[in-house]
Amino acid sequence: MTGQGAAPPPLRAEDALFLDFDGTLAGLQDDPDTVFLASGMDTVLETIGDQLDGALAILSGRDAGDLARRVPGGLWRIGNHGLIPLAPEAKPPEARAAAPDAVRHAIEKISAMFHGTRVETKGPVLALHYRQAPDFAEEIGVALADAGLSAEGYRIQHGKFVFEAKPEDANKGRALARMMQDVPFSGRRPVMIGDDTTDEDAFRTANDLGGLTIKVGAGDTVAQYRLKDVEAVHAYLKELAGT
Ligand SMILES: O=P(O)(O)OC[C@H]1O[C@H](O[C@H]2O[C@H](CO)[C@@H](O)[C@H](O)[C@H]2O)[C@H](O)[C@@H](O)[C@@H]1O
Repeated sequence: MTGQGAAPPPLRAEDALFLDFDGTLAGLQDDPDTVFLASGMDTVLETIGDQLDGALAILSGRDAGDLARRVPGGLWRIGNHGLIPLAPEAKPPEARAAAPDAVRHAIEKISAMFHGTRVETKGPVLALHYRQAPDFAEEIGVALADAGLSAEGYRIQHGKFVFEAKPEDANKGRALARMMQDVPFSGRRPVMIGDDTTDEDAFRTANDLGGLTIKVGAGDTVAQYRLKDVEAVHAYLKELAGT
């Protein structure tokens, strides 16, 4: 049975697997710099990648260079909510587009209004983190909605203790659709595992493509199946890898 709480079935050899990083492969922490894969998970991911003939990608909101420091270089790594795909062994670009000045100034001004928040710059994507100032969530959301960023082609996406200002194309659903058009992903069934709002975009696309979608943790979702937490994701992947 598919449904909001059902455990996912095992993958098939002809699947294409897309994995979110924070909150899915690694637990959330106060400081994003301290988050790494648990011991042994790099081998698990590489093994599954081989089983799927390379059709495994880490699909993350992190900057591609940041992501590349945290997951095996032999895998596909797609950073910046899908804007920057890195093929196996590819190096992150040294330069990438920046957000328009108007967007940057607006986000920095709003962050300065709320003590404890900070801005993370990821090329054209800007994240306003408020994990250290959770009581301001609603006010920050209102300030961002009033900032007129849509005039710059930007939209705000609310994630876990973070508001992300993203151009239209920074979207995991679009990224998944693009990846599914080329080898080694094309012709396979997409499988997406993720925990946050940005992953819901990828769930929608994977569902539309006849894929399998797995939400990690509690909360509303369009995903068909659910795993309880990061540990359950690890157990699921280890079983697939046979380790
Ligand atoms: O798409 P993901 O791989 O899940 O990345 C989403 C965001 O992850 C990071 O922020 C989140 O994780 C942090 C570390 O656990 C946590 O402190 C923060 O509150 C979370 O929002 C990362 O910093 C962002 O750039 C990513 O977009």
